[in-house]
Amino acid sequence: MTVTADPGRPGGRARGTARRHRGGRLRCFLRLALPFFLRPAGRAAALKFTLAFGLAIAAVWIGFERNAWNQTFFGALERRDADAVFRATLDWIWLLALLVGVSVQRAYLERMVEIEWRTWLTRRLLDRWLGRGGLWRLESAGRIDNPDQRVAEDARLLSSLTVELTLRVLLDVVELGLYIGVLWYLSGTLALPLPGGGSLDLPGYMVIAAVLYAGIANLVAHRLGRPLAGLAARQQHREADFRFGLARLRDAAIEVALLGGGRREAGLAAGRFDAVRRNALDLARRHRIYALFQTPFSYTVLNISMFVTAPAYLAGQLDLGGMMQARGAFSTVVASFATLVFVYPKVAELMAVLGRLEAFEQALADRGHRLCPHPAARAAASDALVLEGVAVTTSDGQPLTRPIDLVLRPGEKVALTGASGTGKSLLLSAIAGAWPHVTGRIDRPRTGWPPVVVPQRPYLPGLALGDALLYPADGDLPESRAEAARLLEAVGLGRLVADLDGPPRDWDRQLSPGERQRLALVRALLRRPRWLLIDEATSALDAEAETRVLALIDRMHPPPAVLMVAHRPVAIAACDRVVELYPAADVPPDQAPA
Ligand SMILES: Nc1ncnc2c1ncn2[C@@H]1O[C@H](COP(=O)(O)OP(=O)(O)OP(=O)(O)O)[C@@H](O)[C@H]1O
Repeated sequence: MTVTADPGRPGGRARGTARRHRGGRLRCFLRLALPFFLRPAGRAAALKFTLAFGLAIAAVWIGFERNAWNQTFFGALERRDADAVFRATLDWIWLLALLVGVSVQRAYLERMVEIEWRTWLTRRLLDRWLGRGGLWRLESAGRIDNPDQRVAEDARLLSSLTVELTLRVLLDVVELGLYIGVLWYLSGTLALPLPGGGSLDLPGYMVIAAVLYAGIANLVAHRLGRPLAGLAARQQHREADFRFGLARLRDAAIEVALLGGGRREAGLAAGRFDAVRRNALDLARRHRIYALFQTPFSYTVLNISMFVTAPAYLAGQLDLGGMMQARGAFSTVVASFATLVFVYPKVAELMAVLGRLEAFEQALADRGHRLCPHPAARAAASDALVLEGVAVTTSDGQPLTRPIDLVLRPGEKVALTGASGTGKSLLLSAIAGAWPHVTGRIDRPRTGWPPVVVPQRPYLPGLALGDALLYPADGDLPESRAEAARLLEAVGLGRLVADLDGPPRDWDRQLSPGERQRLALVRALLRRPRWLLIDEATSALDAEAETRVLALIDRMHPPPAVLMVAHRPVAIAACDRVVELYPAADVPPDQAPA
C-alpha cells in the first residue's frame, strides 16, 4: 500500500492520475476492450454477448405476449369459455417456461462474457505489472496506490459493469426505435393556438415532448450525479487501503502477538475503516440527493404521459384506447431516452474504475522509471565489474553515499562495509539494476551477467521446496535434485531433503530466519552464478554455521566473483579485501583535520 492523496477529493488526486487528460478514459477503455474482442477468444465472447442481447430482446417480446395474454384469459373467463381458459392456461405455462429459459440463459451468457474478458484483462495487467518489472518500478517510485486492487477488483468491475451497461443501453435503443415511430404516428399534428390568433401546427408533438423531457432529465442526472464518480473512486481507494492493512497484518502475526500489539492494531484498523465509513456516508448522502430526483422521475413518467397525451384526446385526434396506447409509448420513449437517469450511479462507478485503470496503465507505461538496466550502467570491454565514482542518491537526487571506485574480477571476493544506513543495500541494488538513483559509471562484465543476488530479507515463495529452490525459474528439479540435496546437507538443513518433492509450504512462516537465509544461499548456489551479490545474507547464523556456509562458495567450480555487504568479522574474513562505503555527509578521510 502506498498512501497517496485521495483521488476523488478536490485537489487531492493520486499522483498517478495527475497527468490525466481529456479522452484518456475512453482511450484506456478501448485499449482494454478492443484487443480482446478482436482476437478469436474475444470474438467468441462477442458472439455470446450478441446472443445475450438477442435473448434480452426475446424477453421483451415475451413481456408483450404476457401482457396480451391478460386480454385473452380474462376475455375467455368473461365468456365462461372453459376451452379457451384451458388453452390460455397452457399458453401461460409455455410463456413462463420460455421466459425462465431465456432469462436464465441470458444471465449465464453475460457471466461468461464477463469472465472471459476479465481473464484476459487480469492476465494482461499481471503481465505488465509483474512480468515486465512493474512491481518494483511502481513500488520504488511510490507512484500509484494499491495496484493489487486495480488488478483484482477493478478488472472485475470493468468487465461486469461494461457488459451490464452496454446491454441495458442497447435494449433501450431497441425500445426507443420500436416506440418512437408509434408515438409519432399517434401524436398526429397538434394545432397550437397563437396569441395573435391563428395556430401553429406541431407534428409529432409527443415525440418532441418526450425527447425534451428525457433530455432535461439526463442533464439534471449528470449534474446531480457527477460527484458520484469521485466519491466512488475514493471509496475504492479506502476500501483497498483497509483490506491491504488487514492482509499485511497476517504476515506480522507472531510479531504483533509478541509485542502485545493486538489492541493497538485493532485501533489502527478501525481508524482505517473509519476513513471507509466517512466516505461511505458521503456517498450515501450523494446517492440520497440523486434518488430525490431519480425516484420521483421514475414514478411520474406514466403520470406525465397523461398530461402530454390529453391535448390529442381533447382535440378528438385520439379515442380513449388510442390515448392509453400513446401513454404507454410515451413512457417507454422517455424511459429509454432517459437511460442515463437510471444508470448514472453505475456509470459513475465505471468512470471511477476506468480512472484507476488509466492511472495504472500510465504508470506502467512510464519508461522514465524503467530500472533494468539503469542509464548509468553499460557493458564493460573487460571481464570485470567496474565502478567509477559511483554514488547512490535518494529518489529526489540527494546524495546518500560518497562516490566509490571498485574493480571486481572473476573469482574475487570483496566485502562492502560501512555504518548502518549508509546505502550499502542500495548500492548493491544499483549494481543489479534495481535502484535507478545513482551517479557515476557502472561497467558490467562482458560475460556471466546478470548477477545472482541474495537479498537481505530472504524471500521464499510458498511453493514445494523443490520449486522454491528453483525460483524464479519454473521447471523440474530432477536435474539439480542431487545437488540441492548435497547443498541442503552442507548448510545443515538435511532434514528438509525429504521436502524437495513435498507439498507447497509457507516457508516464510515455518522456518527460522537463519534457516531461510541458508535456503536462500542454497538457491543462489544452485544457479551456478559467475557474479554473486550478497547482502548480509548470513547475519542470522552463528559464527560456525556462517563459516561453513560461506566456505561453500569457495568450493564451486569455477568460484564466482562475490561482492558481499558484511558487518561481522566472519563474513569479512571470508573475503579477499574490504571496501568501505561512507555517507555523503562524512568528510573524506584525506580531508579530515589531523
Ligand atoms: N526504497 C527506499 N526508498 C527510499 N529510501 C530508502 C529506500 N531503501 C533505503 N532507503 C534509505 O536509504 C538509506 C540507505 O539504506 P540501505 O538499506 O542501503 O542502508 P544499508 O547501508 O544497507 O544499511 P544496513 O547496514 O542497516 O542494512 C537509508 O537511510 C534508508 O532509509
